Amino acid sequence: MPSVVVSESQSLDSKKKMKKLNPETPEVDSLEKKSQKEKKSKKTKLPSELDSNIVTTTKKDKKKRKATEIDETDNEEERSETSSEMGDAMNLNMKKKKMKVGDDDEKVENPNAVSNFRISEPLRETLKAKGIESLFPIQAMTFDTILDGADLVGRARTGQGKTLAFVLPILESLINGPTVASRKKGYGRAPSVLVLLPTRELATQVFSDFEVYGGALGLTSCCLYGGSPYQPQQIQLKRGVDIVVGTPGRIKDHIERGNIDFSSLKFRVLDESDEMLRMGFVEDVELILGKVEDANKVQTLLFSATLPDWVKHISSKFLKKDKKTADLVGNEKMKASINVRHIVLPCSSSARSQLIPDIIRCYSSGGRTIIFTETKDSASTLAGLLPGARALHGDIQQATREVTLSGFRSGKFSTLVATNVAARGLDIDDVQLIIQCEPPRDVEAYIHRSGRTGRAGKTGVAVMLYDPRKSNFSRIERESGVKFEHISAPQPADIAKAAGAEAAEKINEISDSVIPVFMAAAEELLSTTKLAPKELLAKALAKAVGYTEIKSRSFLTSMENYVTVLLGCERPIYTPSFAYSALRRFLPEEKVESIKGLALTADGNGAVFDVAAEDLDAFLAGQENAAGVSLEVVKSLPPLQEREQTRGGRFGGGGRFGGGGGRFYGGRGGRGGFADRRNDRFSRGPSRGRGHGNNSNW
Ligand SMILES: Nc1ncnc2c1ncn2[C@@H]1O[C@H](COP(=O)(O)OP(=O)(O)OP(=O)(O)O)[C@@H](O)[C@H]1O
Repeated sequence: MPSVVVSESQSLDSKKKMKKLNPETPEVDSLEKKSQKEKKSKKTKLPSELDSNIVTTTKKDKKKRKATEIDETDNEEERSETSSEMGDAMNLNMKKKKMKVGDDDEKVENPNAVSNFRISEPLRETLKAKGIESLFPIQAMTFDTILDGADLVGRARTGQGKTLAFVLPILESLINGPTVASRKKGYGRAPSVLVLLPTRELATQVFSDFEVYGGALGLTSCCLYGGSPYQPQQIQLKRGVDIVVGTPGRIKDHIERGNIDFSSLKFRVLDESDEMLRMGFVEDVELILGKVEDANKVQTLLFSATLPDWVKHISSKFLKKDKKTADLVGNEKMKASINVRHIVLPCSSSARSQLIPDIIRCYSSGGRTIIFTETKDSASTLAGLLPGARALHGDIQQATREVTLSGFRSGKFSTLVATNVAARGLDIDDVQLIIQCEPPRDVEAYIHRSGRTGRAGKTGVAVMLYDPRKSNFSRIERESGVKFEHISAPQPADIAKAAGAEAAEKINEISDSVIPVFMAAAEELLSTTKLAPKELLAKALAKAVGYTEIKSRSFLTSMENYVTVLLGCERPIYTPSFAYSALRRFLPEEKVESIKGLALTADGNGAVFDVAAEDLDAFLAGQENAAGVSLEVVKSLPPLQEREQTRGGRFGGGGRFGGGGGRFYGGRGGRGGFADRRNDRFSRGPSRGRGHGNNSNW
């Protein structure tokens, strides 16, 4: 449930000040009580709905809202005082802004309009220039809380504007708010704000927001991250800056070199906090945060789209006891972006490079695509196989990483193949499609990767490839709350048909002046062919859109020139080994060995597998020699049994399958080592070791 959680110990005064909170999200509670009690669920409005200048509410809506407030307070006595007070403040606020326009509908001025917040003119103007006239829910919910001095844990789904949620109130506080008097000014000043982020790319992005909005108020910022020279950073720090944005490793290095003084900090922000702690930056973060002279005089803010329980626990180390929580996701089932179409598609690793261009053709709507791989090697390999794609990962030099990212942002190329280094926070315009080459190990990765599209109220598509024999995405589905749409690979014939139709339409746009030039060749063709003119024209269209033959693509592994076949027996098929023995009854061993991706059907009565198109006749003919066994080419993929979560389960002990998919994929040795270790580390919470280096696969 979306919630604003206000600590019990919050003073009445500051509660009163929180009058501009979004009325859609009025729940109030203490962090501690929140963990003790389960709350009822309530729908969050899309930012796009709240972003309009005028929100239309019906009387019914109003009653419902009031009822929800009462419901919540009834359920949680201990927060009734704060809740009703905030409810009253909000009702008052709303009443002032209502204008009657009809019997049933009332138009209400958008309570989240920028003008309703204590945002000064230069900042307002800069927001306007960026097309921002009203605050998104997470920004509206937290603005006053931050400006009035509270520590805060903020959570909202990806792409909902968490960056400005801290940038705006911090800047206002420094210029017009509580910290204006005590913050350092003048040449050589020590920074007032520190923002820590897990990756260099993200640091650069957040820095540019501070530059734009802080710059409008005369505040200076600098960005400190590894892989770039120390000296310019040192010079900036020496001259004095107001805001420092960076990654923990480089900031720690500057502290150790005596370049930076955090003793007079007013704000500390941990953005993508769970990732930073997960990456093993805990010790660095603690060391950096520990450089503040008086922790009571500094405000600490922690933001992310995902806040696993262990992060909430750790936040008690960094944040004050009376911290507030603004949680727009809360107990809601759906944790991933609701603006994204979440799709799964079966595909073997060897078919990826053939399939991905077709997925892009079908789902990218002509926009940008980010493809996520699990390892740096596979990112580089795949980028090499896809025309016009570039790779981004931790082994690529910083300068090249920057060029790649800015080329992608500016549209020089439209397909980026990346590791998790691009999963978090990156806000790139017009990313329409995310492809994940296999299910990630943890649900947070899925949420953040798929959240690179569908941002700021726009829509997008996230396609996750999986190997039905090997991958299990049920945990991701369960924990993210996503109900995946299952599709099969787009068939080359369908794609070619669509491309041909497009080309046919465009033929009329071609100038008649080309006809005389090509006439002789056309006449020659017509006089020498046995084909009808329209057949010839069809061939010409195929050539025009780049097809010389149309291959089929299997439904199971998405491999070209493979066909998916369903095996049925008189008896239920409980194990892959049983299916293999059934095939051996009527097929020679080398044919049985040649099949790909055998998987059991969900009804327990069959198994599907892929056969090379050229072998299909041999398979179909062979079944006549085996009583009680049937083979049939499928027209769509039937529901399949979930692969068991634990390794060495059904497949692991099954003789032929003992290699853990070895036959299918040539073994999993290359990937297993790191992934398993990482999983193990994750399950115990944040690691103790030093950060980025540990993520050797990024
Ligand atoms: N009030 C607003 N009105 C319109 N656009 C906004 C507003 N606030 C932020 N945006 C835009 O929304 C986009 C997403 O914002 P941001 O990157 O802060 O999201 P986020 O919640 O931090 O996402 P993630 O969890 O993926 O990091 C940005 O392009 C930003 O400029």
